[in-house]
Amino acid sequence: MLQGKTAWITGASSGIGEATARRLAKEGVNLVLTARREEKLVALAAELEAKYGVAVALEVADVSDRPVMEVVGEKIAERGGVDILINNAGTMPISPILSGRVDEWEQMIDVNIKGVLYAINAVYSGMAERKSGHIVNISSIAARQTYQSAGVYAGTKHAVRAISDTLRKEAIRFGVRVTDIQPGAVATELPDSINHPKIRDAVKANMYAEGSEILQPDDIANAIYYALTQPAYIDVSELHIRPVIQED
Ligand SMILES: NC(=O)C1=CN([C@@H]2O[C@H](COP(=O)(O)OP(=O)(O)OC[C@H]3O[C@@H](n4cnc5c(N)ncnc54)[C@H](OP(=O)(O)O)[C@@H]3O)[C@@H](O)[C@H]2O)C=CC1
Ligand SMILES: N[C@@H](C=O)C(=O)O
Repeated sequence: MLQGKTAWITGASSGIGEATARRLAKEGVNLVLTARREEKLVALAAELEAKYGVAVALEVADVSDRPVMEVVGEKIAERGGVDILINNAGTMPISPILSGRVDEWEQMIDVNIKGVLYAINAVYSGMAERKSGHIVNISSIAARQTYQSAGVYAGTKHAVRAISDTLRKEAIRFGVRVTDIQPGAVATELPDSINHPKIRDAVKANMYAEGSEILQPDDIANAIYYALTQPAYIDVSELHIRPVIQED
């Protein structure tokens, strides 16, 4: 069903993005992979090309860099565009608002909101012209609720959910589908982006508490695959997936 299509995955150097790259390559999807850690992308591309015979292009980029993302968009358009965007790159340096880590607030807004918008902007007009495409934005359980220290992070994810639903409505007439994926706790490098030591330790202790079973990146890759492979008349608008043990 997806064989021969092309997907652009941002944040493909680890976690959910990397797992999704593997999942889609296994289905014969050609890939464009983006992240800042070039060496990780190079290794992943070599592995997927050898294992599955798909074509993998690399666009090493900081998604919050607007001029760079515009150039990536132009390069993608020159190659004929992509069928799928997995808008996944994100960061989570959370802290109490009183700690006033303004640089980190700006980083989350720049990466998690502006980066998502820049990637949409890079591919949406091409999809609209071709009257076909699927944009999958990775927001979070934090798009629906919040918790202490997560004010700005949850704000960015609420924004992604709002952008996704608006885009879905606007894109109907262009035959472009939009899905917002809202994971709960997934075992990835994301907590390493927390610079506040006490908060980082508390988040990790909570995620990896003895006996608790949280989600794996493959679980989210499978959810993305499900959304992408529904019949053309179905839009999986939102998928909210949490580990059984996660109350909120
Ligand atoms: N793990 C979880 O519990 C949950 C995660 N999510 C969301 O899932 C998404 C993926 O995160 P996850 O896989 O967990 O975490 P990871 O930290 O493993 O992956 C984050 C990815 O984003 C990339 N990235 C970060 N900043 C930038 C940037 N400025 N420019 C380009 N790429 C960037 C990283 O690559 P590099 O550093 O090489 O640039 C990496 O590939 C995020 O949007 C996150 O908010 C949502 C809910 C729960
Ligand atoms: N793990 C976090 C990601 O967004 C969360 O559960 O809020």
